[in-house]
Amino acid sequence: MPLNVGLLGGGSWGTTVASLTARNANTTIWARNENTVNEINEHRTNSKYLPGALLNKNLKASASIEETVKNSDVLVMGIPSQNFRTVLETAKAHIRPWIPIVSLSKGLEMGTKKRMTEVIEEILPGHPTGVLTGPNLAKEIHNGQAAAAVIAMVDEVIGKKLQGVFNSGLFRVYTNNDVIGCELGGALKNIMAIATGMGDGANAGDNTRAALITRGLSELTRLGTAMGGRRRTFAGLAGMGDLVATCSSTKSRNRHVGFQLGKGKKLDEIIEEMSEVAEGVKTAKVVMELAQDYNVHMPISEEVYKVLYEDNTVHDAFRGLLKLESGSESEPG
Ligand SMILES: NC(=O)C1=CN([C@@H]2O[C@H](COP(=O)(O)OP(=O)(O)OC[C@H]3O[C@@H](n4cnc5c(N)ncnc54)[C@H](OP(=O)(O)O)[C@@H]3O)[C@@H](O)[C@H]2O)C=CC1
Ligand SMILES: O=C(CO)COP(=O)(O)O
Repeated sequence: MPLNVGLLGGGSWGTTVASLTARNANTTIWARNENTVNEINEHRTNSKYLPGALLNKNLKASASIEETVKNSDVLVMGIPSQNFRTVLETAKAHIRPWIPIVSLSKGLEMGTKKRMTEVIEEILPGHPTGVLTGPNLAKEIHNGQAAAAVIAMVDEVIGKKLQGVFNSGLFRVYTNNDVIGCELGGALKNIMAIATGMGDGANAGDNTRAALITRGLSELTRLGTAMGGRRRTFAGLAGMGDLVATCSSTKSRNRHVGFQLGKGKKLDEIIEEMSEVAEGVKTAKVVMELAQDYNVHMPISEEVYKVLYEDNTVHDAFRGLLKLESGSESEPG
């Protein structure tokens, strides 16, 4: 018997993942926008978020959270981090006991500083929680280009079962039991993508981008391991893999924010013109607090934060980084 998957969130990644799981499981996607629901059901498209993409014919959309969730054997959350809690609170009453809940989101909650699986555990204690993450730019997956991802669950038996739900043709899904590391890799790399975007926008060059990616990996590994993630995870798909994809792709929304900042645009203007989320903008605030809590040196994130929130220019940011003493690469982190 195929499983029933309920997916909340009709944006570019939620729709992409729903279209993938519809190959393996009965999948219903919920979107708050009725036009999106009707378009998916009637035309198999979601033109606002995935122009030109044709979705799997078995995918059903619903405008009712209750209908989407009440028979689900697996719940997948494709809602941006700052709205994740509200949507899950609304769904809570209809969720069956002990079903696994998987987050697709790559951000940290402002105010609580929590990862999304921590938010799930707070709202729905006792449910197995996990994350699907990795270098997965939605639009490439719709173009039929191969990609690899990670399903991270503490319970490896459930992780293996979910691997079969998400794994599909050119979308190759690996397992990992380091939920903390996988989740932090996805959230922290977005800030590095803003940094490389800033460099590219300001014509800093390929060497600069490579230096930012490499030192960025070191920086996010430092915080990630201090918070309980495993060092090895940050060298894998959820860490280095996603970092490289996001920092170098013109399809990344976070890199786009950085690129426009590098061109001299103001943050408000950039966000105003975007119709999709760039999680790194808000996660940068949370990361500054976490760096203090865990006493971890995060120079690239700090410079990005100052450009986003303290009126520093991109040139100030690069000057700030260049002023730092270059230490030894062989030191831990
Ligand atoms: N796009 C990608 O390539 C990837 C994205 N991710 C992560 O997935 C998560 C979701 O991103 P993505 O789908 O790309 O985001 P988008 O910006 O494309 O879409 C966001 C979706 O969330 C919905 N939404 C936002 N707030 C609410 C709310 N309060 N109630 C109900 N629905 C809400 C929006 O609805 P509406 O249209 O009505 O505003 C929209 O459907 C993010 O954390 C992102 O980092 C991870 C891997 C790849
Ligand atoms: O996480 C992503 C790719 O893995 C998507 O990155 P952006 O949110 O920057 O587009």
